[in-house]
Amino acid sequence: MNREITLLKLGGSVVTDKGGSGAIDHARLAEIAGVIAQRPEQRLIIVHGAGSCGHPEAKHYRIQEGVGPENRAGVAVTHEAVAVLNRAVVAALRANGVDAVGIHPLAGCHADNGQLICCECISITQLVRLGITPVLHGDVVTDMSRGACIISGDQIIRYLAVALRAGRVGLATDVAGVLDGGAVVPAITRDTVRHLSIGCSENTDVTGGMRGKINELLALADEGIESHIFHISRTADFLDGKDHSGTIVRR
Ligand SMILES: Nc1ncnc2c1ncn2[C@@H]1O[C@H](COP(=O)(O)OP(=O)(O)OP(=O)(O)O)[C@@H](O)[C@H]1O
Ligand SMILES: C=C(C)CCOP(=O)(O)O
Repeated sequence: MNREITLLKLGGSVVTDKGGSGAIDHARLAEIAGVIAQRPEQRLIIVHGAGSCGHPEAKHYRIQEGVGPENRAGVAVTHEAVAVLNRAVVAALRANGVDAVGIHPLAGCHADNGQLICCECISITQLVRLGITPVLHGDVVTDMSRGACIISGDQIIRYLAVALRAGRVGLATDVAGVLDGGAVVPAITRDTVRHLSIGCSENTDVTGGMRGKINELLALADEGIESHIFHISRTADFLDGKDHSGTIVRR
């Protein structure tokens, strides 16, 4: 049996209506939870994005420009928006029989100039050993130079993948992979990415959309860990180690 840790990011674009405001897609969550519940042998850590539960709040309070007395109210508002989504993700998993528990990065992670520099991992590893699925998320965290900042779920994925030497890293989103002229690019490296046009998200996104994701995953590839981007409907294929028709980011 493969006992390596698998990291799965559920994009905010698939667990919320990213164009809406705070709209959680409960039907989609139930579907994903069903797929995960059918694979109890996996040692899984889930990280989800914020979608419309956090990005609009972070933008409204200008969290990425730094936090001081004038906008500090945005820390609680933004965190609560994404914490509500986290509770919905955990509830969907638990309703399907997955022993999932929510973990808020605000409590155990710290950044400097927008970059995640430390994250409490001992408890996460121990939960996985117990057969429990930790569910983290992009969040507002304290920042040494900015007071506080937003770190994406993609940054957390990168950090955990390196810290825990994850065996497999997958990011499920609302597109089939990284697209070039409408077609999926099967593999990306630092060399080939220069020829591609990769943008942000069409919706409110303070963490850089697909461009931000690729930057994190290329940094992960530099550490020798490859990652997979695929459409949410191919999550079962990724978890089973089958072809997901998406993009592999590698060194
Ligand atoms: N070359 C590209 N290939 C694929 N998607 C792209 C490209 N350029 C820009 N995008 C946009 O990136 C979006 C996916 O990134 P996004 O950050 O929204 O994903 P997510 O991880 O699901 O969401 P979140 O960041 O809220 O967790 C796509 O919906 C698309 O609009
Ligand atoms: C906006 C917040 C709170 C987190 C952003 O995480 P992401 O959706 O993974 O980019």
